[in-house]
Amino acid sequence: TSIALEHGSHRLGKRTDEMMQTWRNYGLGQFIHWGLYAIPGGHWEGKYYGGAAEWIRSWKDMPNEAYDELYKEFDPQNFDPRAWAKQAKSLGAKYMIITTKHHDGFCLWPSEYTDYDVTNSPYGKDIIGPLVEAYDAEGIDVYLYFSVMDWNHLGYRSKLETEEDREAYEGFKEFTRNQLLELLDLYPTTKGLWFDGTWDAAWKEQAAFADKLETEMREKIPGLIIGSRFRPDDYGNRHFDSNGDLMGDYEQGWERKLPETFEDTKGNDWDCVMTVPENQWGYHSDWRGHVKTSFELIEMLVKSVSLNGNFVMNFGPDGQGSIREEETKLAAEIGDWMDVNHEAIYGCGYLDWKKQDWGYYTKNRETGKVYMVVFNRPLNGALRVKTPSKIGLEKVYSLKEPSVTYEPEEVHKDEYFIHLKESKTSKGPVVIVIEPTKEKQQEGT
Ligand SMILES: C[C@@H]1N[C@@H](c2cn(-c3ccccc3)nn2)[C@H](O)[C@@H]1O
Repeated sequence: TSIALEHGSHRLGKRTDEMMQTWRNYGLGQFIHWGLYAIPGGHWEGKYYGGAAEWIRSWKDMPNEAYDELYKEFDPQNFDPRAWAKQAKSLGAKYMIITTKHHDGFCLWPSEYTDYDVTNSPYGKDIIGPLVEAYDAEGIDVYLYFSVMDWNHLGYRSKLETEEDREAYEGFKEFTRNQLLELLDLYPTTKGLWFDGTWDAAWKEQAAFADKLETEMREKIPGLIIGSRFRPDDYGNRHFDSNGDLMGDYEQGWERKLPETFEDTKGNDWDCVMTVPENQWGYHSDWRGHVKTSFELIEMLVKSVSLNGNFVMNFGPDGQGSIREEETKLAAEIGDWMDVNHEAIYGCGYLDWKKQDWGYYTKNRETGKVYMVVFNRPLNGALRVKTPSKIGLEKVYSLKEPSVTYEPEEVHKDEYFIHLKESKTSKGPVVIVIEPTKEKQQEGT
């Protein structure tokens, strides 16, 4: 029996409209975390901050007042939105998510509702507008990241304990609604909102308010895409309501982690947002610990697509508005691989053939073509493929050299070996294409 909810999930199953289909077919996105935190870049008064750079305000060694003054230094003379968009194009990103306001409350757009925004910095101009324009011009859809949690706003509360808290929070809720409707008015080509900072107890009491606001936003831009991280249900549950049904249009639970199996995804749409270092979203000038290679990031991308998800790789531009060289190098390496193999990513998703050790299957939703993305080449080069019965492997070739065809060797019923011919030196994974044919149903079999 299900629990009666007024503000739970409002839709069972996936959205099937055009805008959601477009979202579902992106495969690869670019996250951009940019703001005042890029100025200190993980250091303060010569001390190294070991946390996430965009959280430096919460560091005991950095006084809040000192952080809150940083807007007086924001003057990114190297900011070149067209260069960022061009780089994203060569990376092969189909959408981009930009931080309009992170937890610190500093707004990268000229907001009517606060003075804590770019217009009051030395830079003095809108950042979001030129980015939207530049990315739209490259044919890359723009989504707006918005943190509900706002350390700068006097009405913000993480929990509501006193009558004063509740009064102050009402003002904060109105401010939040005003800013969101303002963003949709200023940037009407945005395709969706990526919410963050919604885990506070105070926010989890706002089921009715959030539900009404989400409806208002969807009315303002029909088809707007909003994930599971925005609103709480009647009992404060997020991502999945008290009946276990998905809130919003896709699951936003995969932050710096990936599902392992299709069951982990519960059959929903989802995205994975991923940092290049272990845990830095905003610019940190001294990356420590493991920094992912393009090979690892491509594997995460392919794994995401193979499980019906989108993979969103994070970039953290520095305080002057430059993309750092490590990210530029990764964008080029991943872009080179995507130039050859994007057919296995764009418009592709889960294929229910039995997962094998050599890598991942993706299937093109339109053509039905099957892609074997090979990360672990068997020492004997023999890739095992188990197909459902009655599927023939007539046409098999590699995306890198389509003219080189493969003759699958049937070793058991519906089980084949495909003997790799690819040179061992290929930098990224090899992609083998199977154009499966439905064998004629033999009578009586
Ligand atoms: C998308 C990412 N979400 C923000 C975040 C993550 N977290 C967090 C806080 C406690 C536990 C786990 C995650 N807090 N803020 C990061 O700052 C970045 O914006």
